[in-house]
Amino acid sequence: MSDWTDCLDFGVSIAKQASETVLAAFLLQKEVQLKSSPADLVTETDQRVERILISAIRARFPLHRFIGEESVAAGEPCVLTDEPTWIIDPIDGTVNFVHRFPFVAISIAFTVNKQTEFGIVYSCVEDKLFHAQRGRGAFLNGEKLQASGQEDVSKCVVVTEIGAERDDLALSTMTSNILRLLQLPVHGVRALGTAAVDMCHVATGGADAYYHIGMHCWDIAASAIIVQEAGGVVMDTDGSDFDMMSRRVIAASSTSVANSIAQVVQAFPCRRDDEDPTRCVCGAAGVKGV
Ligand SMILES: O=P(O)(O)OC(CO)CO
Ligand SMILES: [Mg+2]
Ligand SMILES: [Mg+2]
Repeated sequence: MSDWTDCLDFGVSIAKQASETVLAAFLLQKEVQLKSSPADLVTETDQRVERILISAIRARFPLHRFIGEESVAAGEPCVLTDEPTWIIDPIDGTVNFVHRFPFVAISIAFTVNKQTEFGIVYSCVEDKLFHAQRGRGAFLNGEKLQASGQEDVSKCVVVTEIGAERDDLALSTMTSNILRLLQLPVHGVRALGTAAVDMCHVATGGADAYYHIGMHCWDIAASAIIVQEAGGVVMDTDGSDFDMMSRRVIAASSTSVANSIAQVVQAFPCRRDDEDPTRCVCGAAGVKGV
């Protein structure tokens, strides 16, 4: 039975190749289009990088499936099946990319039977390649990673993102969550503008936890296995098992820190990534405290 190492190696090589397209455009003026909100941006480079990645993978593995951020934005389904599936964020940190804030990543996860086999996060400007393969550890530029192991939330650096949602309920919930974390207290709250790289910092031990509500599966699928393989834990913000389609995640150095964060953060309604887009967002299941 395949251990999918050939796919991992191929994913790493095409991520590095595609990063040349990102870097070539990084300092240039970009044409920006809006998606779901005034802060949900897309550029021609996002779309081009996704096309480069998918066409290269399809040529090598013609039976594999894809969930790509910009393909889904263009109307492709976002459904995870048992088939080998590549989950792609061509530029995680598009707002950073547009503003030349130097944290942008290509994120690629690979699932089989709905289980993640490997994840790749390439922070292009930093030239940092994070990867993890199930059962084989997590690495940064070939060096093994280990989460901090911190168990006391009051001694944690917590990373999060404000995200693209700009409706009143989302904004008030996100900002009050940051207030609640600071009141625990934690040592600090940080945000780099890329969920994938944020979460990889939990894998390095440089941060102790990450939480986010409202991101999508392509933002965090790769970094979730990188955190787990570095000895960290990943769960839903309501304390249940991690579900990459739920749009809620806590990644942490320990179960105790993850549970402490789950106890204070509140969610706001987000339609699941795999939910029928014709259904109403309001009254989504699993929303607590709002
Ligand atoms: O830049 P993207 O891919 O839209 O992702 C954002 C999600 O808020 C940063 O992780
Ligand atoms: Mg993203
Ligand atoms: Mg993106």
